[in-house]
Amino acid sequence: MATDTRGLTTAPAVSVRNLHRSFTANGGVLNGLDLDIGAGEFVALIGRSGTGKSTLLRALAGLDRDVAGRGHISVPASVSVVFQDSRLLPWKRVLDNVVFGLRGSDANARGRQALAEVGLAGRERAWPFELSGGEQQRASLARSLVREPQLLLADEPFGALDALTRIRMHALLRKLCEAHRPAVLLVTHDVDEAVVLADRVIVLDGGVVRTDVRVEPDRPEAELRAFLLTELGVEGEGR
Ligand SMILES: Nc1ncnc2c1ncn2[C@@H]1O[C@H](COP(=O)(O)OP(=O)(O)OP(=O)(O)O)[C@@H](O)[C@H]1O
Repeated sequence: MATDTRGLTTAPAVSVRNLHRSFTANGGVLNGLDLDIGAGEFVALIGRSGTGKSTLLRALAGLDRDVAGRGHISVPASVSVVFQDSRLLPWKRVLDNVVFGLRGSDANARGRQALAEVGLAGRERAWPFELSGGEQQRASLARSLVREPQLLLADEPFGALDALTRIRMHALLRKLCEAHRPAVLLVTHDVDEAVVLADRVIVLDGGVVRTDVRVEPDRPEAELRAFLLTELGVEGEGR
């Protein structure tokens, strides 16, 4: 159970129990995974390539129909997903992408507001191809947040961006999450990204949570980073 700012116990936004998923008869990708994410909590998920991070995220996003009955998953009613590529519809202008499927007479106003929040005011009528990669990811974040999700799932959202743009996007994502307070599950290969952004970092290994560590403000970042690299089995690298 998570605690809110007043120290009261709140129900988790995400609850996963004994989740199993396999794609072949030879072995499982997820092998009885348990995970809770508190309301408004930012969790980063790291792990070696092929350990099932995207498989877990797809299951939480409801994108994996075959996962039904292989464990228990509880997620909030409103879930948004961002991927490494922005998945903007190329034939729609930026604002139309952001408000696509949104109901209500104030949809366009909300879309404009969301675009302003991500730093894209004035680009409402641009086509996606006219935006840089970083700007496309900003638009993708606006499209997610305009729906005020209780859970934001992000699968390597900054993986294709250059280092400087990534740093800018980290600051933006933190600001947006502080303003909107969704629970977040961020899949990343980047230990630094995990440590900078998250309240908690989880290492997936063997289809279960191997490590679950809170990012304490008074713990030196370098020490936590070194610990996580050890947990990932890349001991000695990058120190
Ligand atoms: N739809 C699918 N059909 C068959 N195998 C799959 C499918 N989806 C995932 N897998 C397999 O499941 C394993 C875990 O994949 P997944 O994409 O979840 O890993 P990951 O931890 O996200 O990896 P990466 O860090 O490289 O993105 C891999 O061996 C992958 O080939």
